[in-house]
Amino acid sequence: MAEIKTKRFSIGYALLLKKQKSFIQESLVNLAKQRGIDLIKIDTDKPLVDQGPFDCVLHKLYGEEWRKQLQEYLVCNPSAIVIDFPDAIERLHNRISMLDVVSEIEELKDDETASFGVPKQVVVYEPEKLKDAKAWSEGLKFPVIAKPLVADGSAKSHKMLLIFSTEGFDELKTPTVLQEFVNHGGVIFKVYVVGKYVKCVKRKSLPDITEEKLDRLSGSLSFSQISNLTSDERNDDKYYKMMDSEDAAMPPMSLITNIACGLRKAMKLHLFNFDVIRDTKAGNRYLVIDINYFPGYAKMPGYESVLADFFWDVLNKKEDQSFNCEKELMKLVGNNGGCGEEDTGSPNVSSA
Ligand SMILES: Nc1ncnc2c1ncn2[C@@H]1O[C@H](COP(=O)(O)OP(=O)(O)OP(=O)(O)O)[C@@H](O)[C@H]1O
Ligand SMILES: O=P(O)(O)O[C@H]1[C@H](OP(=O)(O)O)[C@@H](OP(=O)(O)O)[C@@H](O)[C@@H](O)[C@@H]1OP(=O)(O)O
Ligand SMILES: [Mg+2]
Ligand SMILES: [Mg+2]
Repeated sequence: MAEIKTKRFSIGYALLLKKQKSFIQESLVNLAKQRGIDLIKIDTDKPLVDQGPFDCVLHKLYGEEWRKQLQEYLVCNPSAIVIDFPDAIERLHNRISMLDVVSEIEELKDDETASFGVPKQVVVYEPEKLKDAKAWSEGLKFPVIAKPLVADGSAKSHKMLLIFSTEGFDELKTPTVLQEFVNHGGVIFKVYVVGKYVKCVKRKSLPDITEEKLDRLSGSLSFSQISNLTSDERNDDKYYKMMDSEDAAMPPMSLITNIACGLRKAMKLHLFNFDVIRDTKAGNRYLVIDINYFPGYAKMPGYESVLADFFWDVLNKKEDQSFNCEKELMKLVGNNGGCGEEDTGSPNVSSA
């Protein structure tokens, strides 16, 4: 009997060691393999064009050098797919452009049961401006959270200051984003997006700060990656009190799916998560406070099958085709990239 050969696909991944450890688990590798997909580590010490060929490149690396390597790779491998395009990821490296995209999907706001937006925020570039409260404080009330403008994945970019009074600005470094702290019942919702798949989970967050508490507080308090800490670590924190968040109601799934879908299309990204809080004062108002590229999916229940399904859809062209538009762009930009061969003109390259 003739053997039926099914096509195998390969995905090259370029991830920092920390990400490789959390994401590339044996369970994911095996499940992908069963679906005919081999996950292969890219050696970042060697040129990307000399490796593969891969049907798809999955990555969370930044910088001009890496962008060039991806461009060159696409020039040499026109049918390859890159998840995701560096220019699209780039807007998430700045906490202003990151949240600007939420206003770009405003037309989705008309959910009858709930509304969404972002907290009030300003960006301050000059340290002198911090002394002059008027220069930035328009419309902002204490407490505020100071977040580094740059969100590039470095430990520094996760260092936040909760500021209760003007003295709190003394230790602050610019450029910084000052964002109004919104009481939200100590619960944050993390929404993981993998292509068209959306999963919302609950995490513990900073506790509410009542007016009375604020009267007794001054200066600032620093913290980092609160929603990523283990409960033991949180118990040790002198500020953080354990609260029972088990009972907190989930946001309406229709709203969450709407935002996720809107963001995915507006940002042209397929792998990201966003943090949402529910404004305690408004009840049915939800605020997006953070968007992260290629987050910690391994923390998502059943992440292996979600990711394996996504890879299969991408490789079998079942996912939306915006990758391809981006590829056209990259090819046009990178046409002079050169891969040691004469460009014979791929049928996929747009002549426009
Ligand atoms: N405007 C806000 N009001 C109330 N709490 C907030 C606000 N912004 C941030 N927080 C709290 O601070 C935490 C860290 O903020 P944010 O998510 O912006 O930082 P991050 O370092 O980018 O986080 P991540 O680890 O998810 O990338 C949030 O998880 C939430 O608990
Ligand atoms: O550390 P984890 O794998 O859990 O993932 C975290 C991820 O770290 P990594 O990409 O360096 O691994 C962070 O990315 P950078 O901003 O630092 O680039 C950010 O996306 C967090 O939000 C993720 O946690 P989650 O939001 O999913 O809880
Ligand atoms: Mg966050
Ligand atoms: Mg973040």
